[in-house]
Amino acid sequence: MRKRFFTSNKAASSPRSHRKNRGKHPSQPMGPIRYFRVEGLTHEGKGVARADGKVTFIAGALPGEKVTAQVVKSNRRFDEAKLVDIEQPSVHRVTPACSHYAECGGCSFQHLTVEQQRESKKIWLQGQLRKVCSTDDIMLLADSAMGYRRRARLAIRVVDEQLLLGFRGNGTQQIVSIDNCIVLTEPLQQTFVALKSVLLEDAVLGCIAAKLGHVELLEDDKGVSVLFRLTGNVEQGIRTKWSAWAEMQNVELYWQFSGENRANVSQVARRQYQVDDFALRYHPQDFIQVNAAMNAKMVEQAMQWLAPSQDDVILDLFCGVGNFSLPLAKRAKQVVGVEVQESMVKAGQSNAQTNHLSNLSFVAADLTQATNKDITSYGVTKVLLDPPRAGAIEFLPSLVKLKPKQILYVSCDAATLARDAEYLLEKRYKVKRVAMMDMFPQTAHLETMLLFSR
Ligand SMILES: C[S@@+](CC[C@H](N)C(=O)[O-])C[C@H]1O[C@@H](n2cnc3c(N)ncnc32)[C@H](O)[C@@H]1O
Ligand code: SF4
Repeated sequence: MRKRFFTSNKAASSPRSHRKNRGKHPSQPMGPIRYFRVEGLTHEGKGVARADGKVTFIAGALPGEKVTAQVVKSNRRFDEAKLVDIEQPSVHRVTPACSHYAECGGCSFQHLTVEQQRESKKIWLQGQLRKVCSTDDIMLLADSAMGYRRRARLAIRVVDEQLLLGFRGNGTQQIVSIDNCIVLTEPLQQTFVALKSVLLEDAVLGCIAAKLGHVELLEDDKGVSVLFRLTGNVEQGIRTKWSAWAEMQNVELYWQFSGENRANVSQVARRQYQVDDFALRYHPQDFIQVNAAMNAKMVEQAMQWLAPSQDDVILDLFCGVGNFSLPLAKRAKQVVGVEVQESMVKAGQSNAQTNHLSNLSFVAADLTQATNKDITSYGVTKVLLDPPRAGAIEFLPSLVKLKPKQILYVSCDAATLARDAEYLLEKRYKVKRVAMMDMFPQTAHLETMLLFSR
């Protein structure tokens, strides 16, 4: 057996636990251990209880449970407590499938059945959208609860000759070194294990670990790719050896050198994924939806709800490389995609061309600006928008001036969606449909789709 170049930090990990005992605050004085009856669940997976009229958040506790916990942090309005024991477990409690769950910040709900995760997400979403819909109005779109993630950014560091490769811990910047991650797609899991083993055991290949800022794994129609983001120089000889490793593993290897904004990737080596009838090309660091199966369902649902026809001129705002734009253009008279990143606008244009969609064009524009005359001159009938977490409040006044009949809002942040929905309701739009899309099972994240019409 070859000499191990680094040691893994396995010993530093706490033993596998059925609880998620997070939120340690060693500098805070500990309160007494006391009983709690857990009444609710935050969207981050913390149990909500009351003690002496004060709200207490208990990481890892579930609604309906009787637990003992110790207050570790006290604020004026609420306390945070560490779960000590579960006296009466919830019927929805399950043993987390991942051995890193107790420490890793990547997942928040593995101790809850997936059905109940979805129910909890729906309830939480309705709480955010209370002016918009009831829980019964919320349709659920869901797919596999594990092995769904086609993209991951791995944190890496070498500390005292110990290799840390994994994700940040919950609420900390510390890297939790992992042996595998079961929410990744099967091919990404295989690549992760092979990569970690070579970094640990091969003195030549492993020597780049200390010069890596992070590692990105990606899987799509072209297979798996690994992107190394370098923070220091790596000799050509070592890079050649890594290329040989990549060939042997049947993965594409990309390098992002220190000082570069992103990896220099030729057109030929670009990535590709399938949506609807289309193959979309993109740079490995462009945005794509991380859950391929859910993306297919989301796009299909969006087409059903927005029902594009040959009379429609549709704006696809925050369009990326054309994930919704191409399926829309297949059905509508004309589609214009708007995106701030020039590189993605170019990718979108090229995707329209190679898929023979002459009714689809792309515009580079920053949609945090209140107006944009290029966009307002199209005679728009419908709009689809899919902004980042910050939402689209700056652009909404310009959007409503276009007077679209229908607006389909896809959101990854329910709080900004609620704010933006209120604005649209004030402008006499009505909510016709709501979907909660479980795009990121086991985690605190969810995606929402709202159809407005006037
Ligand atoms: C959630 S992604 C959605 C992309 C695309 N709809 C998809 O499904 O793949 C949000 C997109 O908005 C773009 N974006 C972020 N800020 C923007 C802005 N101020 N103006 C226009 N586009 C922006 C991002 O580059 C990203 O492509
Ligand atoms: S993100 Fe991966 S490693 Fe972390 S808890 Fe979830 S499945 Fe485990």
